[in-house]
Amino acid sequence: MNKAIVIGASGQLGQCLQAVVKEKNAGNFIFLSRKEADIADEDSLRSAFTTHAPAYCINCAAYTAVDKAEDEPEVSRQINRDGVISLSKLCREFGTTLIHISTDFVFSGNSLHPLSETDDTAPVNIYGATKLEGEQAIPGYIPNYFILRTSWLYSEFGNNFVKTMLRLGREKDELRVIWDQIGTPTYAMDLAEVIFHIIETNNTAYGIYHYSNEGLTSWYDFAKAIFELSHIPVRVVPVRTSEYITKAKRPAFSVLEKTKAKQNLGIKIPHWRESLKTCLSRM
Ligand SMILES: NC(=O)C1=CN([C@@H]2O[C@H](COP(=O)(O)OP(=O)(O)OC[C@H]3O[C@@H](n4cnc5c(N)ncnc54)[C@H](OP(=O)(O)O)[C@@H]3O)[C@@H](O)[C@H]2O)C=CC1
Ligand SMILES: Cc1cn([C@H]2C[C@H](O)[C@@H](COP(=O)(O)OP(=O)(O)O[C@H]3O[C@@H](C)C(=O)[C@@H](O)[C@H]3O)O2)c(=O)[nH]c1=O
Repeated sequence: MNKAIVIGASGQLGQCLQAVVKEKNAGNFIFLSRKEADIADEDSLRSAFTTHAPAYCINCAAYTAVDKAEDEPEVSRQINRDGVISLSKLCREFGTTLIHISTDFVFSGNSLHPLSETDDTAPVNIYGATKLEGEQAIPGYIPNYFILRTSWLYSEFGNNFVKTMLRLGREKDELRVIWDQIGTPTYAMDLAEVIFHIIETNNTAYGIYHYSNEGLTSWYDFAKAIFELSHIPVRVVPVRTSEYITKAKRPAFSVLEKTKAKQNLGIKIPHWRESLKTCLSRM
């Protein structure tokens, strides 16, 4: 397999990729944590590219604290936009293909239909805005990129909604969870498999792709499913967004349409309930 470096390797998706590569016993993946490759430091990135001369660079690094980003727009932008620009420049210099991960939060949430890659973007928070700025910069530097927009990532690794629910569900008698935000959860192991598949098959159908699990749900129904499958008897109260105050606004509807990914990448996508079962059984 062609050599790939992974930036942000100690995050949730980075750890999933490590698990997939280990399970497949595949060589040629170099996993770099922030200490080994700081996306906010061009010299540090250059040193990684010079050492490894990779065919692929997978960018799993990001500023993902959605509420905190509202108070730290500069830091968020430095990582989600400027860091991506630095990576794109190095990819151009080294002839490297960039696989970059983006988010459903580039959309406003006002759509009435599942969002396709060509639908208008209009982020409603700083995290989404800086992620969009990062994606938009890439084509200015290189033609050989995959931008994979995904949503509601969870897994046995890192911090995510499933792990938060399991913790709170065991600590509390009752939880209030938003029912009027609709989207699709994505098992980060499934996304890691897709990234691996793109490299393994030497796919050159570059561009933006949407990838989440199949189906759709609300955070409320997702929480209910987590508790039912885990046999946790906590009471879950559905609340409106207006009754659950958060610093950052979130899109009300961000279901991603995945026809392009299925056709061009040659993948089958599991339903979110199936993947949730798989994840919980591995925890
Ligand atoms: N989580 C989600 O629900 C969703 C995530 N995404 C996107 O998917 C991608 C992966 O997300 P996920 O794995 O969940 O996020 P995590 O927050 O788990 O991981 C992000 C990683 O980025 C690293 N990082 C932050 N700043 C730097 C830096 N300056 N240099 C190098 N590394 C840095 C962090 O390092 P450290 O551990 O040292 O802090 C962390 O390991 C991101 O692009 C995210 O925007 C898209 C949709 C949903
Ligand atoms: C903990 C909790 C959250 N919620 C709501 C708040 C929010 O609308 C939703 C999810 O909350 P979280 O803070 O876990 O997740 P959040 O940070 O909003 O998740 C987002 O992260 C970024 C990185 C993305 O790119 C998005 O796709 C999305 O996954 O659930 C409740 O209603 N009740 C609760 O007890």
